[in-house]
Parts: sequence; structure tokens; C-alpha cells
Amino acid sequence: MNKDVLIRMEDVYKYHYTESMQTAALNGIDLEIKHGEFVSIMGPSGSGKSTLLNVIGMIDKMDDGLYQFEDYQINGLSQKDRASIRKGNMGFIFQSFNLIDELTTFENVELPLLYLKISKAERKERVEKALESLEMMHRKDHYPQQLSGGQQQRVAIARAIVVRPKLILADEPTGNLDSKNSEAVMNIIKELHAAGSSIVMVTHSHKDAAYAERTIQLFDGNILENESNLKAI
Ligand SMILES: Nc1ncnc2c1ncn2[C@@H]1O[C@H](COP(=O)(O)OP(=O)(O)OP(=O)(O)O)[C@@H](O)[C@H]1O
Repeated sequence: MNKDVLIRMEDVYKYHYTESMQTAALNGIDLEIKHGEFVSIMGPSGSGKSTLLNVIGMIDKMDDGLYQFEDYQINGLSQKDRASIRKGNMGFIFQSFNLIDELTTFENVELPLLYLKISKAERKERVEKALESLEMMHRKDHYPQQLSGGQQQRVAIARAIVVRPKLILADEPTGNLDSKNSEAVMNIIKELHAAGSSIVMVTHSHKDAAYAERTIQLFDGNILENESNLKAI
């Protein structure tokens, strides 16, 4: 595969099932994302945005089509292999922060490094660096409930970047934040992009989408439009 290309999807289908019906949440997606790109995904409720992000992030398994992440052919891999590629290459940021209530700020950020079996000394160094870059070191022993929403999202971003991921996947990262915190979070994401990270972000906000270089519009599990945002910058 061309070295510039991080992700290539061809004719990707993903179905969700309930007792009475089958929904094609992704209905033949073709997509290419290059290293270092910042792409936003927009579209009406139920159009398949979160499903696409979860398939890209290998949380959900696709049902048909081709998915290549760098040199890995993802379709056909076992869940264990997909998890191992995900843990080494991807960081996630969610609307609801998804921090573990029983763990401190430091421990939440350290968690992905434990999965990667990184030594204690290196874990300490990397967690502190991530927390410092997000100005959260002074809250390293706090638990999530003792933090504001904006602070919780900054911890979640520290947790996403501590693995030094090639790709950051964000699902409505400002969905639970007020406008001031939303802007702060979007500026952090913008800086991560400027520092070289590839970013794919689902959003309902045109303001947030304008931070990306390109916006993909989804409708009924299909890509409707693939537009450059450069004119908006
Ligand atoms: N676990 C599930 N079981 C059954 N159907 C599902 C499941 N998850 C999603 N769906 C269906 O798949 C379609 C796509 O859902 P998805 O969550 O990807 O949409 P979305 O664009 O992210 O929506 P929203 O903006 O409301 O979060 C929807 O029609 C939804 O009802």
C-alpha cells in the first residue's frame, strides 16, 4: 500500500441486528485516510457515524468489504490480533469521557501502558508528560468525580495520547462540554494534529468540524459527500 495511506476501506458493510430486523449501519463505505490527516465525520442521527468510528477503531467487526490499516489487512483477523493492533496504534476520546471511577487521574492515564507491558519507570515518565501537556498534573491523585467535565475530558485525552498513537479517534469529544471547554478541547486536538497525529472525529458541531481538513458526510450508512474544509480556514 502507498506509504502515505493510513486507512483504506473498500465496500465496507456492517449490520446491526435486533430480534425483528437487520440494519445496515454501514452500507458500502469506500474511504481513504492519509497519515497526518484530520477528518471529521458528520451526518444525521442514525446515519452510521459511531459505527464507522468503531469499525475504524476495530472495536466493532465489519461484516463485509476490505479494511487495511497501514500494512495490516484487518478483515479476517481474530479479535485478539485486532485488539493488539488497536492498543499499539490508536487512542480513543469519547463524549462521556469513559474514565474509570475507581482509578485516579494518574492511574486512568497509566492503564493503556499497563496493557502494553511498559515498565514502571517509563510509565511514570510518560503519564507525567501527558498530564503536564494537558495541564492536569496538579490533579493527578483526584478521582474522576472530583474533576470538572472539562478536566475529565483532558484526562481522557491524556489517556488517548499516552500510547503515542498513530491515530486518534474522537466520538463527539465536546458533546458534554460547555462552549469554553469545547473550544479548549478542540484547540488541544488541533495541537495534536499539528504535532503529526492523524485524527478522525465524529461531531454534530459545524464549528468543531471546521477544525478538520476534510469532512465526510454520512447518510444511511453511505458517504454522501467528501468535502475539503480548506476554504473554511
Ligand atoms: N447495537 C445495535 N443494535 C441494533 N441497531 C443498532 C445498534 N447500534 C446502532 N444501531 C443502528 O445502526 C444505525 C447507525 O447507528 P450509529 O450509532 O452508528 O449512528 P450515528 O450516526 O452515530 O447516530 P447518533 O448521531 O445518533 O449517535 C442506526 O440506525 C442504529 O439504530
